Amino acid sequence: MSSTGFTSPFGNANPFGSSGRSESGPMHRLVEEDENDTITSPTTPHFGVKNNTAPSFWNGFGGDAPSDMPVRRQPDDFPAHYNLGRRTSVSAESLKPVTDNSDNWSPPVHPKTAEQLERLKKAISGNFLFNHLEDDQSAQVLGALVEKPVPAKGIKVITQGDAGDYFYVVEKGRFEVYVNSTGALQPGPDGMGQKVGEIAEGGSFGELALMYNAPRAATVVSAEPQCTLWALDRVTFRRILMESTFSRRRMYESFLEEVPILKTLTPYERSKIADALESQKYPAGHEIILEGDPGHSFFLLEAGEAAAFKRGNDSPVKNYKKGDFFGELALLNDAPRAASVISQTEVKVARLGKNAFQRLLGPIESILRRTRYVEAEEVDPLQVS
Ligand SMILES: Nc1ncnc2c1ncn2[C@@H]1O[C@@H]2COP(=O)(O)O[C@H]2[C@H]1O
Repeated sequence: MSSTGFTSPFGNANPFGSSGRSESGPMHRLVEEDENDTITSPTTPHFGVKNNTAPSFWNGFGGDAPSDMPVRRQPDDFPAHYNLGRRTSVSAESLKPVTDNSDNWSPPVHPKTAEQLERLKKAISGNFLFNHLEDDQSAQVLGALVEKPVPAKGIKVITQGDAGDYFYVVEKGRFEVYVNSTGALQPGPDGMGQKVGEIAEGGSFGELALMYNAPRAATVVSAEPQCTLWALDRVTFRRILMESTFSRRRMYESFLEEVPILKTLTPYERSKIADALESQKYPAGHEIILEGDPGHSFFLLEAGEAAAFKRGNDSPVKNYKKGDFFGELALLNDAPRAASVISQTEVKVARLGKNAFQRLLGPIESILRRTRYVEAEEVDPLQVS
């Protein structure tokens, strides 16, 4: 029990760490296997699988390093026993697809009340990482998630440099993300480093260390007094959620890097956009956006050509090629669609819903607003870009 009065309802299985270790805790369900997916830092622009010749990656980091890694002392500025005694060494789990049941793995089942289940379903409903699950996978994940109340502001749920143990979904409250350029939390008042982002209700964090077997890339701290998280253990995350998250991020990674409007975002911010995108193909002549309609989506053109038209004018007011965007005005201004956008060839578009647009493209709102649009009557067909 904590000397601060905060008692983990989950005993030693508390994913924020505890002073003891239980053999029955979820961490001990890990399958011991060879580490064969050494990685680069997940927050560098070209993260991905590398050969096993980069020992410097582990230097100065905690995380899933070989077992001789140092265990960092906890700083004094958070409730006692939070994050203490974290697992500091694990081997990689199997990356076999979930459908392969030959190793008899089954996810942990944490019983829930009807009220908890309802809150949990609502919390994950807006999270894109859960959108692509089959029904049985969804049921397994719902069973494996554990409720974690975070009773105070300023609690470090994740410490940069630590080993990754849980993935978190935010049901209630807000969390701040800090990165120290040394790669790990440092002592002292500025030890968390620079604030790089916030995670709101419905958002999630803690996937990077689990996906890449890397140390925690950031420190994540509660920003409000009464927050609620749902935690998913590492193995269930890797077995059920990781494959689709990986493949979506990979699929969009190089495309998003080449989209001019997204150039100022960090690789991590682009990966969150990748999680939220839905691709769609249309034949030539398809009305992707209809002038006057309410706006629900923002679009990036992945392939082909499209053009914008104003009613009563046969010439386009704007032409689009690969990497261009459209559909931002109605969302930025809460106004009806200002023009129709029609595919000129077969196209592939990546669609971002309104909520994701507001949440993920907030940092570049001023850049999005810079686009100049001509009115139909000013259009010189030879000048339209
Ligand atoms: N800019 C960022 N850089 C790194 N991690 C971030 C950033 N913003 C949010 N995060 C989250 O913070 C988490 C810290 O733990 P992980 O490295 O497992 O996963 C990280 C991400 O989920």
